[in-house]
Amino acid sequence: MSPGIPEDVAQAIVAAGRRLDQRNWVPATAGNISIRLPEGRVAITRSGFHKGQLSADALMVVDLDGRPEQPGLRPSAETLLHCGAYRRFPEAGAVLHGHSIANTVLSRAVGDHITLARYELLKAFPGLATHEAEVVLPVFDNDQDIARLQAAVEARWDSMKEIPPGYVLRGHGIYVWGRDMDSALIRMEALEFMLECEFHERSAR
Ligand SMILES: CSC[C@@H](O)[C@@H](O)C(=O)COP(=O)(O)O
Ligand SMILES: [Zn+2]
Repeated sequence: MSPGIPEDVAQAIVAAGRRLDQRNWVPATAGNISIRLPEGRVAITRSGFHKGQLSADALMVVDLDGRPEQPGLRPSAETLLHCGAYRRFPEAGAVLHGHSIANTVLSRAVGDHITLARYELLKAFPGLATHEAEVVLPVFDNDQDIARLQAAVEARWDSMKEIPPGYVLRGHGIYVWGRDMDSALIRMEALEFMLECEFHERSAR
């Protein structure tokens, strides 16, 4: 057991990793997963582990600025993106990141957003009651400087009236959050389903 991570939290992260892997959304060592703990702490995957084969040893705790609680352990390279979502959205309890083929290919072909409209699954999103709604999913240029990337994400959030619980990094992957792990997984599945539809629709043109 990782120090300071309750067993149910560790199990939820391990199970989420398996579920993402079953969908082929975390190839190689891609993806990262976290759950907010009380008192400004976050349980997150350590860097470089296969997310379909996690154990409690592959998890660790950081604070909301991404500082490790256990010195010597390296948290996910993208920890600051998780922390940014937790800081901005107090209701966020879990964050997921994956690299699907659909989000990777589509994000290389679009500008700074993907509009999802006329999908029944839009109703999986907070406050949306009909397929007639639409979600504008921000797309950011990928950046290996994660602090700079998080600053770009925050600047975009500042400019948006409605912030959807997710965004895409071009040629890289998707970030999604929810009030708990189940909610984050449902949103990720809904988003990935719609992105896959867009992917097929555009390929058929
Ligand atoms: C396999 S390369 C993918 C990484 O660069 C990164 O994008 C990623 O998703 C996983 O990084 P990690 O540090 O394991 O959380
Ligand atoms: Zn990634």
